[in-house]
Amino acid sequence: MITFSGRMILLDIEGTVSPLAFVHEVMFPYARERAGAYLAAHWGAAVIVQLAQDAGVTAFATPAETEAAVHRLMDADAKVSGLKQLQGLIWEEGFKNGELCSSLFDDVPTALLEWRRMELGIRIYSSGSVHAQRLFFAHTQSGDLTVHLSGYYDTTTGFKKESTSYTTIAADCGLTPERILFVSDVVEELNAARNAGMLTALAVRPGNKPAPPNDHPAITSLSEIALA
Ligand SMILES: CSCCC(=O)C(=O)COP(=O)(O)O
Ligand SMILES: [Mg+2]
Repeated sequence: MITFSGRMILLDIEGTVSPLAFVHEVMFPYARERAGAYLAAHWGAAVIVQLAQDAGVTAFATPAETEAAVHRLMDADAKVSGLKQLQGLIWEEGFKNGELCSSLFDDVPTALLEWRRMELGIRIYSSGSVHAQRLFFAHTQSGDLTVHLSGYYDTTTGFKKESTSYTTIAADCGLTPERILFVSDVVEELNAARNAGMLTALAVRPGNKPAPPNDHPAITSLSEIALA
């Protein structure tokens, strides 16, 4: 159990509120299988310019070449903005037609409800695009949870392993970093947040990779965050 007396909780998605397996075995394959068709149907869209930047090339000549680059970026689990934008655009269709429904750990909906009742701010910081994050929380097994959330950040704010990203987020929240608790399953992200002055908690969830040695307080459920 950890005690928090600040004003804002900043949550990671994969490995913190949602099982790693859901993101890697359902969401990522869904986008991968449909990337080729999406690129062919939206050839010339702005996201293709961003994908070229992610892949380190000036431009792509064909949808097939772009698809191959997308698959390479996905194989590397690259947390880059163009790929994340593309995935969000493809997931949009799946969430809207009911093929995708977000899987959350059981404690998450209750914690969001309770924290909002206590007038605590709740924001998300994930590598998934803000568009994807909104869709993700609007289509969960517990219904639309976006009502609980007051902000979303993705890699366009900065990379999650860089402390300047957390400084920027705190400024955007209008809070000093010490009043924000960041919860994530990735120790490098927690280190970066703490270097920026935020409080931290390590999410230890079924299916997560074992964390390297660290001194972040560990929780196995969001219910272990006690509000002072
Ligand atoms: C909107 S859910 C998809 C999350 C995602 O694309 C991803 O890469 C997971 O990264 P996170 O920062 O949430 O661990
Ligand atoms: Mg994570």
